[in-house]
Formats: sequence, C-alpha cells, structure tokens
Amino acid sequence: MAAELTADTIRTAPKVLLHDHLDGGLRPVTLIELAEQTGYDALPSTEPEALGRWFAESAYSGSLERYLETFTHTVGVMQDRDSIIRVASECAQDLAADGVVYAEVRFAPELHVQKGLSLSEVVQSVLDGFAAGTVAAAQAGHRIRIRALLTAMRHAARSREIAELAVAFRDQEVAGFDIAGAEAGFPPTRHLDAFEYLRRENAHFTIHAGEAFGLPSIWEALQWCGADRLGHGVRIVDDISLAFDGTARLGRLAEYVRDKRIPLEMAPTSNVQTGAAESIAKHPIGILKDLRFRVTVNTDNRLMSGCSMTSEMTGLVEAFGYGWGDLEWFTLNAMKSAFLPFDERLKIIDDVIKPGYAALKSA
Ligand SMILES: O=c1[nH]cnc2c1ncn2[C@H]1C[C@H](O)[C@@H](CO)O1
Ligand SMILES: [Zn+2]
Repeated sequence: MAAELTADTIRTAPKVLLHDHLDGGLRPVTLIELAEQTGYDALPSTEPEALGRWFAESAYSGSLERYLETFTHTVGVMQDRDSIIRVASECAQDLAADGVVYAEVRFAPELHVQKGLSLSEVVQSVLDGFAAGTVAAAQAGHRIRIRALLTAMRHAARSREIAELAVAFRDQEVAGFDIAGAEAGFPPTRHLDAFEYLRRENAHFTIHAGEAFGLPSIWEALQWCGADRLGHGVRIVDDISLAFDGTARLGRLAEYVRDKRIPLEMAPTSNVQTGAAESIAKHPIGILKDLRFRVTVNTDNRLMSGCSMTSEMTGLVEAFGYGWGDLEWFTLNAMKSAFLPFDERLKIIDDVIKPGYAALKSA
C-alpha cells in the first residue's frame, strides 16, 4: 500500500528545485515590512492577502513582458544587505518547510545595486541569507542544501561581468549562471562572449529559452551558446508532431534535446500565466514526460504564481494522474541535472530521495 497522494503527503516527499527566482518568491508580509523599512512607497497594497492576490492576478497576463513588470516591486525592496539577507533566509526556510531538499535559486545581481551595493556585496548578502536560513530550517527539523545561480538580464549588457562573478564565487555555493528577462528580440547569442568565457572556465549555465519565443531561441541556446539546461524549453513541442494513432515524430532539434538528455526546467503555473502553455492539463510536460525527455518540475516565481513545489506537483497529479513513481522520476531528473559535483548528487539520491519515495510507496 502506498501513501495517498495529497498536498500534505506530497509536502513530505523529498523534492529538488532547479528554477526558482529569489525576487519572485518573497512572502507578501515581508515585502510589506521591507517596503515600510526602506521607504519604498509604490506597493499596490499594504495588506498581505490583497498584495498576494495582486501579484497572482497581474502575473496572469498571457505575456512574459507584463509578467515581468511585477518584479519592480520585489526588486524595489531588495537594495540593501539586511533586506536581501532576510529574503534569502526566508527563501531557504520556506523551501525547506515545503520538503525541498536541494535547490538552486537564481537572482540578477545587477538589479540590486540601486542604493550602492556592489555586485559582490549583493551575492555575498544572498549567500549569507541562505546560510542563515539553512540553519534556521535545520532547527525546525528540515534539511536543505540551497545554492545560487547568478542571472544576467538579457536586455542589458552586463552578462560577461556577471559570468565572471559566478566563477569568482564558484567555491561559495554559487552553482552557475543564467540569462533571464524578455526573450523575444533578445536572443541568447547577444551574450555569446559570456557563455564562451564560462565554457573555458568549465562552469555551468542554463538559459531561459523556449518560453516566450520558439525553436530558434532553443537552438541558439544549445548550439551557439552551449547551455547545460533550458529554462522552461516548453516550445520544444513545436518540433514534435503527433500522428493520429498517437505516435510522435521528433524533429532534429527535439531529437537532439532528448538524445543528449538536456534538462528542461518546466514551471507549469508560470507557463500558463505567461501564455507559454494553455492550461496545466494541456501543458507540454505531459507529452514530454511520456516521450522520456529529461523533464523537471519547478516553481519559477512562488509569489507571482502563488505556488510551491508541493502545489505544482499536486496540480500535475490532478491533471495527469501521476503517482509516487512519477514524482520520484521528476525529482531524480532534477537531482541528476543539478550543477553539483557528481558524487554529491549521488549521495542525495541514495541517502535522501530514494529512501524518501520508498517510504511513501510502502506507507
Ligand atoms: O520566467 C521568467 N522568464 C524570464 N525572466 C524571468 C522569469 N521569471 C523571472 N524573470 C526575471 C525577472 C527577475 O527580476 C529576474 C531575476 O530573477 O529574472
Ligand atoms: Zn525563470
């Protein structure tokens, strides 16, 4: 007999999160308090529930560009060391309480320098916050390993600098690099020098691609830039055709992505909000999982999507009828794809993930 699949039991399952934005995951209460403390006076509401609702509703725009506008408020209060430490510490605690055992959380250092912090100070503040949050989580009985990914904004021109920062901090829990922001009109090849530098440094990176723009963006991210993983990558389905007997035909790019086991960092609710997927039930994750692409489940922005790893997995269970074996498969895919040394990945798989799911399957 297996444990019943409910939000409560799924919360206890070990989960791995590869795609979560620090500035997309603030607690509404924290946002309100930090705004008060730092003199940020542009919040749309100062009542936590209404503010949470405002984010979720504003982010349901069907457009990535409009979705991204909501970040002005979160980034607005994350401009000093103490505020950043608090947000990062709470992030670690919230993920741990949600059953996340390993996380790579990203943020763009260049967005947090409005009040004079240097890029390095921003990174150090986040890392200090993660360390404090990890200790607090352990005291509450939750074990988490949380690391950072440094993001460069694709419309800006600081990617090489941010890539160098990621390499400088690689031995202090900075796992790798990413580019984010509006995708249409800002192809990843604009940042080729940053990616070439990272490859020469044997460093890891992921690229947001195939979310608000299609196959050319995915192709550039992989074949020009050399991305290790794809942020979302939802539009890879455009290269797959289904015959009416249900057989799938993969184009050359889709075949490459599957053959090379390129991890897809999918975030179902976020993808519906930005229009990358029609609904959870129609999300490409269903077909991509059936075809055994290396799919992972992620939150993207917990505040804007009003979600957690537990709610995303629960939504998939409801939409696709997944069982514990499927949730374990997503989790193993994510752990195998983490920017963490092989032996450490294996240890989390053997010591935490496999025993965790074995217990739930036989509860
Ligand atoms: O889903 C996303 N696609 C592209 N960019 C995004 C997404 N979610 C957040 N961002 C942007 C807005 C944040 O300010 C930035 C760094 O976390 O990354
Ligand atoms: Zn993202």
